[in-house]
Amino acid sequence: MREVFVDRDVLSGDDEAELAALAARVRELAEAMTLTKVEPAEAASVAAEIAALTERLKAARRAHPPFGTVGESGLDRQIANPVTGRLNPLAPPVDIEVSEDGIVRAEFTLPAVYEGPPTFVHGGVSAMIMDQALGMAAAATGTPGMTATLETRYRRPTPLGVPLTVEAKASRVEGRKIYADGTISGPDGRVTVEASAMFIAPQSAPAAS
Ligand SMILES: CCCCCCCCCC(=O)SCCNC(=O)CCNC(=O)[C@H](O)C(C)(C)COP(=O)(O)OP(=O)(O)OC[C@H]1O[C@@H](n2cnc3c(N)ncnc32)[C@H](O)[C@@H]1OP(=O)(O)O
Repeated sequence: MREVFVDRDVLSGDDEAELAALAARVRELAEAMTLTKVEPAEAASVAAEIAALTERLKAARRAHPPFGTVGESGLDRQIANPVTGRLNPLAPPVDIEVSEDGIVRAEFTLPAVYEGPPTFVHGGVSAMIMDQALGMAAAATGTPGMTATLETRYRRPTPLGVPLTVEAKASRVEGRKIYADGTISGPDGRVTVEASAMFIAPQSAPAAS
């Protein structure tokens, strides 16, 4: 299945910007849908309009999500990634930066669509964000890998709707194994989630099945 990695459309800046703007509108739609109090008849009417819009997009469907042009770090090509991808309406998105010393950092805010316990972030969502941040920290060593283990320690509830910070850094590389640690913190600076992961650099491009 190597072709799933090489046979991708690579978008120009303009194409990417327009699709990112569309994804942002779909994110707003999801949030509005989650919180709406409209009556059933109005919900049905809106559903019919959205179905028509979905058909318009499906009229020009790709086999796989596109890639962006290679960025400075080479880490930001997956523009439809579910954590960082500006083209993925399921992504918050978390705009992760990697510093020259390998520290991964992002500030982000999670709206109500990510609710787990009332008013707090779903633990699986926190784990997904940690997986991405830790994976990028691992890749910053020069040896990107697949997540082999991911341990999350939920120290206190992570609040929705306020600025959060994710930070991660690789601690060591042992052969094909890369170890990384990170945290999510609330606006008061207190850590809500700690995570540690081990990534393994595949010997060849991973198969999809
Ligand atoms: C590039 C931009 C940044 C991208 C960021 C991405 C972040 C998101 C990353 C992901 O979410 S990846 C998706 C979730 N992970 C997976 O789907 C991984 C599925 N598993 C695999 O593909 C393979 O099992 C794996 C590549 C992890 C390892 O397969 P290998 O065939 O290379 O391992 P091998 O059997 O040769 O074992 C090598 C060593 O690793 C150890 N090992 C393998 N899998 C392990 C595991 N799961 N846990 C602990 N140890 C493991 C194994 O015991 C052995 O240890 P020793 O060398 O000490 O003997």
